[in-house]
Amino acid sequence: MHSERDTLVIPPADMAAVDRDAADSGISSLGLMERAGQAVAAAALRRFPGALRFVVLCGPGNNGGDGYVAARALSAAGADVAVFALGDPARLAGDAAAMSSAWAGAAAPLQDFRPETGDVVIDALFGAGLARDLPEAALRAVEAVGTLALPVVAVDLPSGVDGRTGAVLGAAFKAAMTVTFVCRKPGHLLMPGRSLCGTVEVFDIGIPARILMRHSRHIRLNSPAIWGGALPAAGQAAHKYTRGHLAVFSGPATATGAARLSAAAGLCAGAGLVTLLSPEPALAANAAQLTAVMLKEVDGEEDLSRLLEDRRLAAFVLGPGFGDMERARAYVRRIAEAGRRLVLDADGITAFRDAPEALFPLFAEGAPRLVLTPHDGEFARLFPDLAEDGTLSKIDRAQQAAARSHAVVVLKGADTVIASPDGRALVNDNAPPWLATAGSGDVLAGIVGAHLAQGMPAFEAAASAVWRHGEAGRIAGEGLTAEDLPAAIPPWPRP
Ligand SMILES: NC(=O)C1=CN([C@@H]2O[C@H](COP(=O)(O)OP(=O)(O)OC[C@H]3O[C@@H](n4cnc5c(N)ncnc54)[C@H](O)[C@@H]3O)[C@@H](O)[C@H]2O)[C@H](O)CC1
Ligand SMILES: [K+]
Repeated sequence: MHSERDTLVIPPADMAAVDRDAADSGISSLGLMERAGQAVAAAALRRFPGALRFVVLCGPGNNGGDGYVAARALSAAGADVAVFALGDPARLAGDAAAMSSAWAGAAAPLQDFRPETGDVVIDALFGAGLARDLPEAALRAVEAVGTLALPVVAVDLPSGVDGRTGAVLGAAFKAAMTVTFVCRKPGHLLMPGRSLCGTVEVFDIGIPARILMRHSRHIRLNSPAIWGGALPAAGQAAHKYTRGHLAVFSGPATATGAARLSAAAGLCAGAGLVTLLSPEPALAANAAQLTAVMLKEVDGEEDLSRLLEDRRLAAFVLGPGFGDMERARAYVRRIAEAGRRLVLDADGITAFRDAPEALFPLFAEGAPRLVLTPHDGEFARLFPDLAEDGTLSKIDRAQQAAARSHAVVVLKGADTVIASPDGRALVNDNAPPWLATAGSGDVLAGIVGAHLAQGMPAFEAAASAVWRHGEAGRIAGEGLTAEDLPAAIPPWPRP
């Protein structure tokens, strides 16, 4: 399991502040660079012991400085090393200049680099400081290395990946492995950056935790280390009502499957009781396919109000296959007024596309009790300005949406981000690609609902649901369908 420090995610601008603080507290920046470059060399030798030649591509900043250290270390280990530099090494400054001088070998211009089969490329062109599209010579190197499919070890980040957003600036190396320092950066976790990093190794170069914590803005990798302290109580004394009662709204007779998936997932995720609330015309279809999940007719606001008198109904899932937009809005209002907790997904989100401002105040009081689970398209319906703003990272978008909506926002994708109105954000990384299948989102909504019903705080409920959903996908394996997922939901990772 990760320690809390392992979960830190710090954007490049804040990393620069970390570096400044470290220097101010007397830590040698040259020493940091030495350890960084040594770590890269060690990782490259370990991963590619059969390399015929290590080609170290060094850029004009400190990323290049790390590259010169790695070149020296690889050479000292007896490897064949060639260095190619972007820009004139004589114009390097500070630590990078010192490390370039300490490299005893030659440094040819990057333009002269001709990749050969058997090469392993150490990409030290750009890291945290990449500010715009890769320059021409770097683009050509990316293309040439890609043509021969040479293995790449990226220093800090694959050059071309924006460390803040994960976006590709012009083009980027596709690395087999990325050696980064201190902690992960958003670009290692957000797509498409994540898919270009290969395996990511985080190396501690000796910056103390107290300095890191000062600059870590509540962004973390989603992990049991984050929410393990908020798990529902376990034990034999647990009664089905103390394990929470979840209600899931069914769609019309022609669209009942999605809600049943949510309900089944809710039960498997630990809700003590799950009731499917069905309009009359869909009762028969639902009844024919339910066993442990209970069924109740709810045919309008009156029925729902009566139901809400039962205080044990703690949490609701509304949206999967729901269909009726007007009724969705009315139900959401009732649930909000009754002080209950709600997962709003799919059609439940779309129902507020023309009037998101009618949704957000409903849940503004007190601790968050609304969880929104949009994919990108649904997100754009509620937050069109945030969706269109190309300067924002996925983390920024989710954080701003959560603050605006007073909801925990689960912005789904291969790199799902979970954000809380208080500014905390988590990036998830355990979902296998085959989890993106029809009905997968319905299952996720049901797991979140089950966690809410069991009394977990909304942020922890949502984050742990995303994690268990990812694990379920891994356990069910490639070729899974959404029906396989509920039974594959793993038990809580209790220490
Ligand atoms: N604490 C740590 O994590 C440490 C990290 N180290 C390494 O330092 C780099 C960051 O170094 P920095 O000098 O800030 O940035 P870069 O080397 O990535 O490059 C910046 C350099 O390049 C110029 N520039 C930016 N974009 C472009 C472009 N598209 N075309 C041309 N030139 C560009 C920019 O103006 C700068 O001059 C980090 O990634 C680690 O690898 C330290 O070694 C140890 C401490
Ligand atoms: K790099």
